[in-house]
Amino acid sequence: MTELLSAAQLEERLRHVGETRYHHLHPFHKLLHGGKLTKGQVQAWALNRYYYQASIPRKDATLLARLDNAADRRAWRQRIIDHDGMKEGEGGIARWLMLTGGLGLDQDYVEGCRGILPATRFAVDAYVHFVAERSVLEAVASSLTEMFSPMIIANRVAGMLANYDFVSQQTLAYFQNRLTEAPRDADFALAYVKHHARTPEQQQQAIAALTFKCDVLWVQLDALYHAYVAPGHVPPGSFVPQE
Ligand SMILES: O=C(O)c1cc(C(=O)O)c2c(n1)C(=O)C(=O)c1cc(C(=O)O)[nH]c1-2
Repeated sequence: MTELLSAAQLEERLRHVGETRYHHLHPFHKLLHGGKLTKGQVQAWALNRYYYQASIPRKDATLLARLDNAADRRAWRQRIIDHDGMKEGEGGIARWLMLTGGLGLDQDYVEGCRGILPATRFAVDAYVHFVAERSVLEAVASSLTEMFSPMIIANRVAGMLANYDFVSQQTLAYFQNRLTEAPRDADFALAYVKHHARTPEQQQQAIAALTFKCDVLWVQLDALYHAYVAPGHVPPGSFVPQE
């Protein structure tokens, strides 16, 4: 039988999942941040990642609808505002489009999501479905990858600015906001999970939800690597870099 963990032990287990399975360890990120990719490969990454960005507020809206008190909903709804903005041209999705535009991708093509890899669609959709279908505790726990995102984002921005002449501080503006939004979101989600995971079974579910989410992120990079690095099999209909 699994034992009941203290809140501190649970946090330690969750952090261990991140240390061993988060996508900062993925070879594709090492290439991206180390300046080893061509512009076409960076375009493929940004194009695919747009689907993740555009889906995040949809998954947060389903989660919001399932939170049963006003304080939790107030906290969670800020995530939707952060991504969608309060009006046209604001928010994380708009800032991601500044990145794809800065990389020379056509906005209609990006927003249409026609060129993304099948694996990107399957993985991101699996995340949205997971959050809609599993317990609220598991749904919240699956967002905890954000505990680990500030370190990779800081690394990415520094690495990309140093290594690529086709990105700028302005086209990478998306990440600047995430450096404050992600810790705020992660603090809330971690406190929620520590408070609501009260049985050994719930604690294991929370750890498994975070593991699942690490897999969602990892498999997207596996697919990018397979299609655009090696062996270079681009699936039929997916984006083909021109440069
Ligand atoms: O750049 C990254 O590596 C990274 C990772 C993650 C993450 O760990 O899930 C998110 C983001 N960025 C991000 O920008 C973002 O808005 C976001 C929302 C969520 C979530 O699960 O609700 N994760 C992430």
